[in-house]
Amino acid sequence: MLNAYTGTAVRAAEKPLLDAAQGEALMRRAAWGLAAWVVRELRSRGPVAGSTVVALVGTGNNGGDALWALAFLRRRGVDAVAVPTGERMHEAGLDALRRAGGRVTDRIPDNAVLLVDGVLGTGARGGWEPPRVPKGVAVVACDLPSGVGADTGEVARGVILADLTVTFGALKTGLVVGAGAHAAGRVEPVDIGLSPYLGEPDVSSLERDDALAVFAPPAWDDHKYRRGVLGVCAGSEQYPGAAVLVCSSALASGLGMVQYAGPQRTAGLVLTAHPEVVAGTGVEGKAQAWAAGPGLGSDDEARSRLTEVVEACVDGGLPLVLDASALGLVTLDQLSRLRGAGCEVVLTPHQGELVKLVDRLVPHLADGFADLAKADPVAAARRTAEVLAVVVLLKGSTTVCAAPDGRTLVQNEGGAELATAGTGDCLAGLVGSALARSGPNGPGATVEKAAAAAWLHGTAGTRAASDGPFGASTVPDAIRRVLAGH
Ligand SMILES: NC(=O)C1=CN([C@@H]2O[C@H](COP(=O)(O)OP(=O)(O)OC[C@H]3O[C@@H](n4cnc5c(N)ncnc54)[C@H](O)[C@@H]3O)[C@@H](O)[C@H]2O)[C@@H](O)CC1
Ligand SMILES: Nc1ncnc2c1ncn2[C@@H]1O[C@H](COP(=O)(O)OP(=O)(O)O)[C@@H](O)[C@H]1O
Repeated sequence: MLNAYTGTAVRAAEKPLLDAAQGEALMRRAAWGLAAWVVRELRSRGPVAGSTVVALVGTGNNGGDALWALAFLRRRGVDAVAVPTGERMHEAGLDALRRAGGRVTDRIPDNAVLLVDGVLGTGARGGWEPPRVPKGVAVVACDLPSGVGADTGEVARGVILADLTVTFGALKTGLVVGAGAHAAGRVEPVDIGLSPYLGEPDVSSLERDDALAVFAPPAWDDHKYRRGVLGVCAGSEQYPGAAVLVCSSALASGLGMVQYAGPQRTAGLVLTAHPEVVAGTGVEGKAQAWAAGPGLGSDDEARSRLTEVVEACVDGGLPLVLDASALGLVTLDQLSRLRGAGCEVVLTPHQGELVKLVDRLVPHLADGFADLAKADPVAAARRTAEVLAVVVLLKGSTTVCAAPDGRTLVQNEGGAELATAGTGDCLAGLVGSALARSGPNGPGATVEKAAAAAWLHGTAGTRAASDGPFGASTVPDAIRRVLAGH
């Protein structure tokens, strides 16, 4: 599990050390770590000694880190060049650079091979005007790319995309969410001794082993009903394929059984693809969790199919994931009855669906919510999870999984190749599978099961993309390959 903290929390953790006059020691530790990573980057591209490294240096402590790092690099024989972006530079850092034999110029030298972005860190307010960065120059961001909001991942004007971000004290939320995560490139944390002062993380991310624990292979004595039975209520005359995608993904994740409830033609398609699915028109059967919504449509039939599933879940206290069409159909009363029955409930909207859901079900949050969802997806998912008292999995380049108590997991596996029709249906099948496999009393919080599904889905997306462009029907096979360790 990786933990990330807001910039505000990291600054608060620094406070006792700064009060104890440890500021310069912290900065030197941070800069030493940054310099070490720069050396590694240089080595992977050519010689270290003699190469020109330029740092864009802002007026605050972020610039101070960059100056100290240049001073350390100068001692390794690097031609270390500072380019100030403001009226002043961190005094001690500048002294250190001068003493080490580094230089200050007003433009990026043509022979620079690597650029350190040390303009703005956690103290940034808004954007800035970056100089033109010559092509082919590696970019290493100091703490975070200048202009990335450390608390939200919102990106202001002027951000230079980094190949690597070396971040100090702890991962910042802004480096693992949305545009900030994209701008940061690879992220390497450097320990500067803040751990004892950091409280609870703002957000966390599941790693491979955490996610695979949810999708673990069966125990030697498992039988099909112990491995999980997922009920699927998806697909319609208009969107029959959704039913197949949900079932295929669920089966690929290794369940005891998939039960399908839907119209005959759609059931026929599902059975042609997967004869092992148990299909019927109603919800009767042995489902231990339900996935409802993909391709259901919005007519009366869709509404009554969803109602039937909700009632089955309320009756049996069963977990339920609601996706796509179901997000436009479910009522506040149904959600409250599901909660009352102790059901685990996960809603899986993308940004547009979340805004509509809030408009319809939580009108008092609707004002400005669309802007919030864009700028701060973590806050948007959290607020919705809290008021509806369910887990919200918000889809996008970052998948945000928020629990009603505020616990939030963010997953960045998978790239834009997943932005293709039907992949959301596959994800719904995986969330359903995670819920069915463990049951309401099984190990792991609901929000972790949702995040594990997002991890598997994203990782399968990356796996599928490595073989070229793909459509959603390729995802289930990639899921199997990820689980098989290929
Ligand atoms: N405080 C500490 O003990 C440590 C801080 N560290 C570094 O310090 C950074 C935070 O330092 P600061 O609090 O000085 O803040 P920053 O260096 O992030 O930025 C603040 C400076 O930039 C100016 N500024 C803010 N927004 C601007 C904009 N849009 N355009 C132009 N100028 C702008 C401010 O007026 C101020 O001078 C961290 O990100 C990290 O790099 C590290 O040295 C580790 C230890
Ligand atoms: N730019 C992106 N980078 C990574 N993943 C993405 C990106 N865009 C979309 N995705 C993922 O693709 C899936 C799309 O789901 P959804 O929007 O429901 O599509 P559909 O309804 O067509 O199935 C989600 O899991 C989402 O997180």
